Amino acid sequence: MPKKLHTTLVNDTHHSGIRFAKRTYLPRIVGLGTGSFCVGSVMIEHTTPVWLWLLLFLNGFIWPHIAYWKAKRSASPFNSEINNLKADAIFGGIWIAMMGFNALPSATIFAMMGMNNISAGGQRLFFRCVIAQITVAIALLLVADIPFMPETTPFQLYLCLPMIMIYPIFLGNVTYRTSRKLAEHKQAIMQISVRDGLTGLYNRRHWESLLNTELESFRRYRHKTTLVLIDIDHFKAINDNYGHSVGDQAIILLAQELQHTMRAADIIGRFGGDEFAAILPHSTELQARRAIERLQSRLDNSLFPQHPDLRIHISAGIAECDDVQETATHWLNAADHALYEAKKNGRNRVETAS
Ligand SMILES: Nc1nc2c(ncn2[C@@H]2O[C@H](COP(=O)(O)OP(=O)(O)OP(=O)(O)O)[C@@H](O)[C@H]2O)c(=O)[nH]1
Repeated sequence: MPKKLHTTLVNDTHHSGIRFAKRTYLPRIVGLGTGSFCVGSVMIEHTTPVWLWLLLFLNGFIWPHIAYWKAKRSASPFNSEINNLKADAIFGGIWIAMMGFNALPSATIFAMMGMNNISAGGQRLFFRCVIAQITVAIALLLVADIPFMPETTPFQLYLCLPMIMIYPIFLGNVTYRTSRKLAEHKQAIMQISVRDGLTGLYNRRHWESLLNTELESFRRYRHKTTLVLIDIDHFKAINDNYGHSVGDQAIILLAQELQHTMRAADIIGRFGGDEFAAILPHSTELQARRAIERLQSRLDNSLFPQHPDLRIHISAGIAECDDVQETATHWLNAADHALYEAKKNGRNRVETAS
């Protein structure tokens, strides 16, 4: 793999790992903060050493910041964040044991962490964390000889309510925002894959797929459909005499004028370089010729502010669809041949496929 591409991919992975840690940061603050009240509601009703209160405070209110800081500084933020989620599960197991498996707070912590893990890492992470949590809880219950106390008092129930009520709404909101962003990215990728970057018209690959669709539609409904190929005359000279950026401006201008001239139903694409193509459904070759003539006169009246002497001239080849064209390639070749004739016959003109 080329070194530059490898560096780019590594950077992308690093950034997406940091974004993952960022997404988990706020839910962890809210989840562990409200979770501390669940655990505290049980601890307060029993004699609890100061160090355990301190541990609860550290886990509930300090650990989320350490976890985020650790992931951000890690060489592999994604793996670091996955380890943080596993650490959350282990802490959860510790608190479930310390509460003697008190039913409501334990179930609340188990369910909220499970929801978080499944949304962050799918079933795999969920099951790994569940196993870690249950193992730690049972081991601690046995080793530390903690009594089994599943009954929940009304006071403990009330202190579990903040976590039960706030955390799912919060996590739901984070998940919604993430899926919105994914949908936006998908939309952007779709645009990039079908559009030409300079003009915003369809790119060649997508345009050709639409050409196939139009050919099929012609065969089924027999409505007149005409294909036009357009090429700027002496474009190389524009680049050479005025510079590449003026060349680009000329391409953009032609794209804009094409959009103004053609109908909304016409399918316009940039073939690459200074070549454009348009499919005109429900149009005869005569109507296509009139459209190109309108385009030529618009271009004659288009000025480049910094180069008032510069005008763009185009040549075009037209091919109306008929039964001779067996495939889209045949149809395209017919228009290409007509364009070649237009160039050969002196440029700045339109020729029709015979
Ligand atoms: N500015 C600019 N130039 C491009 C772009 N893509 C291709 N070109 C240039 O466009 C020129 C294409 O020229 P041709 O179509 O081969 O020839 P021409 O000068 O237009 O001559 P005729 O088509 O025979 O009239 C080449 O010099 C390419 O380098 C682009 O995106 N921007």
